[in-house]
Amino acid sequence: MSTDILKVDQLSMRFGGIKALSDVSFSVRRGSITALIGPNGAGKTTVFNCLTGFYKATEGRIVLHAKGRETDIGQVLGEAFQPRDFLNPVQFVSRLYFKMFGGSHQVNRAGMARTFQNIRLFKEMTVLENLLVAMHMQMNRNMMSGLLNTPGFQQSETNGLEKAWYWLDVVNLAEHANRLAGELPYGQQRRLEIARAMCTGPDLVCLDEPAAGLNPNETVELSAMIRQLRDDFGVTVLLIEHDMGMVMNISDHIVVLDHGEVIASGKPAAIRDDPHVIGAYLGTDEEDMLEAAV
Ligand SMILES: Nc1ncnc2c1ncn2[C@@H]1O[C@H](COP(=O)(O)OP(=O)(O)OP(=O)(O)O)[C@@H](O)[C@H]1O
Repeated sequence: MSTDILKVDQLSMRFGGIKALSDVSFSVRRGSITALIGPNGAGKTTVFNCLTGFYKATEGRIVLHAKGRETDIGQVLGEAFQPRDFLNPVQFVSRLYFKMFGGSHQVNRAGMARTFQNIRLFKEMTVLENLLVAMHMQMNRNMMSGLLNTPGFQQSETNGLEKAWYWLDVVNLAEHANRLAGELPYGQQRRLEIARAMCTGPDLVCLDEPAAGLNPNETVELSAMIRQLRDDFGVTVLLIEHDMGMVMNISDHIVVLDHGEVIASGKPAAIRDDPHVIGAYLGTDEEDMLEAAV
């Protein structure tokens, strides 16, 4: 298996006349915490949306090496037929399958999960139910098994519940299991989103601004939790974050975007002193944050 869990090659994304991403290339090393940073509007969330299948990239290739196999993200989202497919039946059937059944759920099955900048929990469901929904695809969904309540069906439910309680313990939310998700304070909702992503069993988890809206103590706790994902659970973390102190503190590697292009990538110490990065942040409110992290 490749040492890189994710390879992004010359990714471009256009929205009508706006080119949000231009030839973005970077890799994420397996077992690392990698941060994607940049000023507002640099294209970070667009990269996440392309990686996780919420957008189909206009150009470029994204390859995930997870769950012991290589997945071409563009392919599992359903690509247009090519003339050569009609000469290659296997390729034709594969293309047809992903045209019919492809989508972001296939990216999740391939081993990548995400959280959102604006928290997207099922607010009218309990904390525990939010996690059970995330595991729906892994559980026994056979209608007859459900009607007859077979031992296999019961075992599947037990496994799902055990996994949900396990992750609630990890993110320190077990005592809130039966509360409605929408009633939780903001910091706990962020942790619940991470637990929900982890319940799908990803090798790579993409966290979109996990520290947004958290107080300094909660940010410290969150940093410890992200390190725990890497160190204790062997999960690779890719995160977008504006809190430069946190980014410099926990990242093994940083990729910097500006105006939809990668302007730097490297270790935190090198990024902090990079004149292109300092230039990109000049004139933005985040310049102060970058200075604070020095
Ligand atoms: N669905 C969309 N339709 C049109 N333009 C979009 C869409 N999504 C993003 N953009 C544009 O793409 C550019 C990059 O936006 P994006 O949200 O990826 O930046 P960002 O780096 O995540 O910003 P922030 O740090 O503020 O969240 C912006 O100009 C934005 O307006």
